[in-house]
Amino acid sequence: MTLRKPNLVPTKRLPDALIIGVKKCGTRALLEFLRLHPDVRAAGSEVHFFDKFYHKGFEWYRNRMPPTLEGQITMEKTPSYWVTRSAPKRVFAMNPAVKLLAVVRDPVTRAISDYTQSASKRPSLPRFEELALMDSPWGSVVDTWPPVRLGIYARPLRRWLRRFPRSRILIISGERLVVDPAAEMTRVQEFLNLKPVITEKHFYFNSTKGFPCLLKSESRSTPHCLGKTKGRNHPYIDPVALERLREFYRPHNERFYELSGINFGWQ
Ligand SMILES: Nc1ncnc2c1ncn2[C@@H]1O[C@H](COP(=O)(O)OS(=O)(=O)O)[C@@H](OP(=O)(O)O)[C@H]1O
Repeated sequence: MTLRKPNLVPTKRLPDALIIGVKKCGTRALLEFLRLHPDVRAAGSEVHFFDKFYHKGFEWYRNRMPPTLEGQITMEKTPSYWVTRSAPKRVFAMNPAVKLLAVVRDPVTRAISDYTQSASKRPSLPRFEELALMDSPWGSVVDTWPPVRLGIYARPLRRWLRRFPRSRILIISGERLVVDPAAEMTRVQEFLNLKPVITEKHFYFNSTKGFPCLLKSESRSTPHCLGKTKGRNHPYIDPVALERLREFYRPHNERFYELSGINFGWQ
């Protein structure tokens, strides 16, 4: 009888789990939190394989991954996979048993976050209200404007559910990831069949940043917050415009709650 030796040489492997979206909902925070786990190894930057670089092939993709030991999970996050029409089919072709994680957030706040990011690169950008709504006094919502369109979560979820069972997709609340990161990470670790290593001991609320930050080292004495591009100050938005957007999203949110089986309670 020959005993199979455990593989002790770190090897690059295709991902076992993917954070597929949604842009500006907390995907970086989720990945950084997961990286605290000794059994998780993740590509540092977004790989964009299933949207931009699919033609390069799976070997190229595998080479972008960090080396792992047997038993460790390989991951990456690219939020644009969520809305890439061909991504579900391509991800399924890589591994039909892959686990998928999606972070969602109130689509109104998400749209403002998306806009704030663009405005930080282009200070001459018109006001949010002018881009999100038809002529004043704030008429109908411009649902073709990407920051608005991306908040219609039901459509992409339906596409992913055509390829993957609901049980293979974990939908995480971006709001809860801020308010109670440890509780949300318990769900994530369960979903990934990981030992519950990440706990409330790893987090502290940094009141200057206004977000939870990490205590990383063994002694947990080294605090670490996400960079300046995460947790930007949002501009003031006219309350009438906000209400228009809320009305617009209401039926879309209802469809998303039905499809996901979770009521996120966005107003
Ligand atoms: N712990 C912690 N620290 C900082 N920021 C946090 C955290 N948890 C969630 N968030 C929220 O993450 C938002 C950015 O989302 P993403 O990382 O998905 O953005 S991106 O799509 O990768 O650009 C970012 O959006 P903005 O607040 O608009 O900057 C944050 O609200």
